[in-house]
Amino acid sequence: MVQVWSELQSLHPISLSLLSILFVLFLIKLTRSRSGKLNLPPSPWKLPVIGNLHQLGILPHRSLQSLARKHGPLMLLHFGQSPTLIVSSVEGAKEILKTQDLNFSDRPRMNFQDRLVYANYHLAFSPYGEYWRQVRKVCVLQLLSQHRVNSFKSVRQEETDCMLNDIRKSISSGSPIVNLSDLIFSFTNDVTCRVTLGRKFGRDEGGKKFFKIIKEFMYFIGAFNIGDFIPSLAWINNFNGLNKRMDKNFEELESFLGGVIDEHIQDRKTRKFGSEGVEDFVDVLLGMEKDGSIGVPFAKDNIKALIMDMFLAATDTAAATMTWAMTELVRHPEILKEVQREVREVAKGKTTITEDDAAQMNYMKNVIKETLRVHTPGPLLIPHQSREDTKLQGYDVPAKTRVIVNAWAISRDPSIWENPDEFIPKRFENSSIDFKGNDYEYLPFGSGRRICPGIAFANPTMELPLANLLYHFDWTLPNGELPDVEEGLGIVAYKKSPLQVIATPYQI
Ligand code: HEM
Repeated sequence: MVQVWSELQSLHPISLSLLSILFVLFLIKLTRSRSGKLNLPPSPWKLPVIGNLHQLGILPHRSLQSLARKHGPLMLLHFGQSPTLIVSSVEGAKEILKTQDLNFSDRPRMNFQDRLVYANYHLAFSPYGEYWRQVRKVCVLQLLSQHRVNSFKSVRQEETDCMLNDIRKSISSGSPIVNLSDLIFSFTNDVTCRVTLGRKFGRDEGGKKFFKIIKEFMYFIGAFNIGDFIPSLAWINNFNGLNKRMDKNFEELESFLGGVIDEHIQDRKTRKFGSEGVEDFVDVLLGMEKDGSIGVPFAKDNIKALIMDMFLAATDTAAATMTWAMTELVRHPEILKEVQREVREVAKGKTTITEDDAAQMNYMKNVIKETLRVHTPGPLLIPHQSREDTKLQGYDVPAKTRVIVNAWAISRDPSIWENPDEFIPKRFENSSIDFKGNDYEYLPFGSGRRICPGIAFANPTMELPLANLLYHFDWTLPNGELPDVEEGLGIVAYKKSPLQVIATPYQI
C-alpha cells in the first residue's frame, strides 16, 4: 500500500487528476449499478441459452400453472433470450389488463411475421398504435358490431340447418355415429366464409384444400419456433423444415386470398354487393381501400391480413368451445338431461329453433360459460408486451417484457372457484360473473384494450347450433365409453381426438 502511494506521488499532476476522475467515475458507476439493481419477479432456475424453455411442456398453460404454484403468481421466465412475465392471479391480471392496460397493450413480434409480408398487418399481432386502432375500429364496425352480427342471422340459421341435415343424412344412411368435431368445425368455418368472403367453399376438393391451408397456418402460430425465443438461432428453421413448410403454406395462402380478392373485384363490376346479396367483409375492405377512408396506408395485403384474422380468431375458438360443451354434456348425462329439458320447454313444438329462442335458454348459456371456464379456448390469451419500464406489485418490469396471462390457471384457481376442475354450469346461476372483461377471475375473452372484439359474433354462433343439436337429437356414447378430455397442441385448446357420438332423432 505504502509502495502504491509513493508511486502515485511520483506521477505527473495531469496523470494524477485523470486517474482521480476515472476513480470517481468508477465509484459513481458502482453506486448506480447497486442502487439501480432491478427487483425482478421470482424466476425458477434456468439453463444457459435456452433459459426456462425446457420447463414449458407440451401444454404450456398446464406447465406454467405448476411452475406458478412453486414460484408465485408473478414469475419471470426466460424463454431463450425473451424475458417473459407469467401472470396467474386475479390481482396481477387486473393490473396488466386494466390499471396498466395502456403500457401492456403491445404484442411481441413473432418469427413467422418475417416470412409472410402481410403478417405485419394483422390486427391480432399488430403492435399497439395508430394502425392497430384504425383496423380494429373497421373490424368492429363492419363485421363484429351487434348490428352487423344481427345482419348475418340468416347465415347462421341456414348453416345450422345444413349441420342438422348432415346428421339426419348420416342416421338415415345407417351411420348414427357422428363425428361432431368435424361437423361443428365445418359449421363455424362455413359461417365465417360466408360473412367474410361472401360464399362458402363447400366440402369438395377446393373447400378441403382451404381448410388445410387454414389449419396449417394455425399450426405456425402455435408451433414452437426457435426464432421467437433465440433470434440468433432462427437459421435452424432452414434445416428443420419449418421455413420450407411456412413458405409453402404462405404461397398457397397468397394464391387463395389473391383469388378471393380478384373474384370480389370482378363481382363488384357487375353487382352492387357480394354473392350473398349483402356486402361481405371483403367488399367493405375493398371499398375502404378505394376511397382511402381508413386513415392509414391500406392496400390488398392489409385486406388479406384482416381476412386471415377473422378465420384464425373466429373458427377454431368457437368450434373448440362447442365441441367441449358437447363433450362435457355427454360425460355428464344428468346435466345433459337438464339442459335438454330447458331447450325443449322453451322451443316446445317448434320445428326450428331461432336465435330469439336460444337467447332465452339461460341454463344452456351457463353450460357455455362453464365450458369457457374449464376449457378456456385461448388459455394464455395472446401474448402482450410492455411498452415502457414499470413497477408491478413492487417488482420491476422493464420495457419490452413479454407478458403471458394464464387465464386458464386463474379460472381453475381453487382459492376462487369451488371444485375448480369439475364441470358445474349451475355455479353461474345467480352469479353476476360474466366474460365481458370486468371479472378478472374469468377471462376467456381477455380484457382491456386488447379484449376479443368478437364476443357479439361468437355468442349466437355458439348458442344457435348448440340449442338445435340439443333440441333435435338425443345423444349417447358408442359402447358407453366416456370421451376423453385430452387437449391438442396449439394456440387454441381444442379436443385432441374427435368427438364421436350416437345421434337419435327426438320426436317433436
Ligand atoms: C369462443 C370464441 C372466442 C374466444 C374464446 C376468443 C378469445 C380471444 C382471446 C382470449 C383473445 C386475446 C385477448 C388478449 O390478447 O388479451 C382474442 C383476441 C381476438 N379475437 Fe377472439 N375469441 C373468440 C371468438 C372470436 C371471433 C368470433 C372473432 C371474430 C370474428 C374474434 C376476433 C378476435 C380478434 C381480431 C382478436 C385480436 C384483438 C386485438 O389484438 O386487438 N374472436 N380472442
